[in-house]
Amino acid sequence: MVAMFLSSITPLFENLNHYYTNNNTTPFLIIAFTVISTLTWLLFLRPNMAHRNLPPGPPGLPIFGNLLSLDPDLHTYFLSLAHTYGPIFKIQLGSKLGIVITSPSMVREVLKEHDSVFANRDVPAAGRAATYGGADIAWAPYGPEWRMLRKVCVLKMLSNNTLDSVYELRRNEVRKMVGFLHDRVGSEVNVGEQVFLTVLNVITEMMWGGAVEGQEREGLGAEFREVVAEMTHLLGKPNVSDFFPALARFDLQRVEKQMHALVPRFDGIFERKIGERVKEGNKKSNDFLQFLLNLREEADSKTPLTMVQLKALLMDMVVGGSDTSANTIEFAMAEMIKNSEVMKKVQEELEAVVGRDNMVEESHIHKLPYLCAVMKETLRLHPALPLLIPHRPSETTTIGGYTVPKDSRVFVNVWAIHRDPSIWDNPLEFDPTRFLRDDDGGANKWDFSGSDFTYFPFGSGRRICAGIAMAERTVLYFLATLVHSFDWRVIDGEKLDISEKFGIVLKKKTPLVVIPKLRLSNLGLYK
Ligand code: HEM
Repeated sequence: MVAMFLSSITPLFENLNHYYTNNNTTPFLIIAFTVISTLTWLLFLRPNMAHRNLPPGPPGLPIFGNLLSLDPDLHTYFLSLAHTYGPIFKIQLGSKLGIVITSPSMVREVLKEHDSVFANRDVPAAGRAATYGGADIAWAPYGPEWRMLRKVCVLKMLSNNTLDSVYELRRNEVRKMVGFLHDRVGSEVNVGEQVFLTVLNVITEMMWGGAVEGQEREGLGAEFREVVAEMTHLLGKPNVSDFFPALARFDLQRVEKQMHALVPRFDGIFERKIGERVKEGNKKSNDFLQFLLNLREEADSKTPLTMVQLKALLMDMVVGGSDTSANTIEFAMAEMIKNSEVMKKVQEELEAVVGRDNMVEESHIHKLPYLCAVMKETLRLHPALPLLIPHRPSETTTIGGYTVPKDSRVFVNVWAIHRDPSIWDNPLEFDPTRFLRDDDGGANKWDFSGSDFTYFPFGSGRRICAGIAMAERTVLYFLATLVHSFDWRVIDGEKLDISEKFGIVLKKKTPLVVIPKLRLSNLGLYK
């Protein structure tokens, strides 16, 4: 505990020291802040909190609350606290009150019965820095601008109609990935990296008709993946600026600074693409960027789209759409390689529907119920956003009989609900058949609509994921192709590690590096 305390505050003081030396500010200000905050907490906040029928929670220290005992793997840490304090508990994060919910009935209260109250976000400093001040869908406050942004994306880029119309793009990119893997048969392949690059290419093709090709493929794939991974890491990292908004301007952990260094990697590309398109003056392109540029010119729009919002939307698609889908595919591949009987069943299903002398097409997918169950089971055990994106109530509300104050940060632990033994038989087992059984309505009961609060990997209610249709197609089509075209084995002497690393987006702790072997009867299909 003492070591944890020291290691928690050491970087804080290192950063303060950096601040003094660079800004010539006296330590007096910081000491004064600490004394005033302590007195405020003791005299005003603490007595108030005691009277408000807040949920139970672990005892905390003055000022810091529970910050110093926070475990970086928040999803497992919150589950362990739920075992002690129950399905709704509070956690004091500096001056910010966190409320953690781990029961389906209370999630229903939050995301269904009081959905409009909880449809706001508590934008972290890293989120603001990543999205031009929180101008995107994920962080925009619930209101007309958010509605407009979401409508634009869902109708024009993420709808089933649009996705049907750009199938050829997905097909081309997936075939390129197959060609790339074909050239590496018998050698080690980092599956997540290749899948990530292919997903990113599909997204950028849909946005402005451009992809990463040939020689660039290996290098740039790894580089972009690192940038997105670092961004999602910073978005999930506990940050003093969020817990003590009064200290935000000091950016003590330099989270904002790091995010500001990453954003130009994509912003540079956005600026270049927008500049080229405006210069061309060709308004006929059929992609998302052109649609957004045309929309900007519509003078009668009630909620006009600004250039900042336009770029923030592009950022949402790149960051929100790539890592989530790619990590889900990587987890599913790892689970199938580890559970060879599951892999065998998926391959048998593919053989019956597609055959070995053919390539998978997206039109085959609806005939592959077992593969769909594999995707569902992967998202049950490894939901891409284990705590969703934290919600913020715009009014004080009663949940489970307890007060949830206005502006608190509400974490919904979907990861823990998906592993709850009172809901799932053998919850830690990877068993896709649980989604196929008819006895308890399993085949139809659990879908991605967010209507069942025992299974909701895409969230629920107004803030449900905007990209479900695209995620479903991407994950299923990629998985079907990867296991139909290749057999996969682990490197000799290595054990497949399935453990997770927490972040706003969950990822595998160690990358899945495995060896592909050809499976199709006709080698020409790989070209
Ligand atoms: C397997 C893949 C994916 C999973 C599991 C997933 C899951 C989620 C979840 C849990 C949320 C938060 C819901 C909440 O806070 O209540 C979310 C939000 C969001 N997702 Fe996804 N997602 C995936 C893929 C995608 C893709 C492909 C896109 C777009 C290209 C996308 C775009 C978004 C956006 C824009 C939001 C913010 C919605 C809002 O705040 O209104 N996601 N997603």
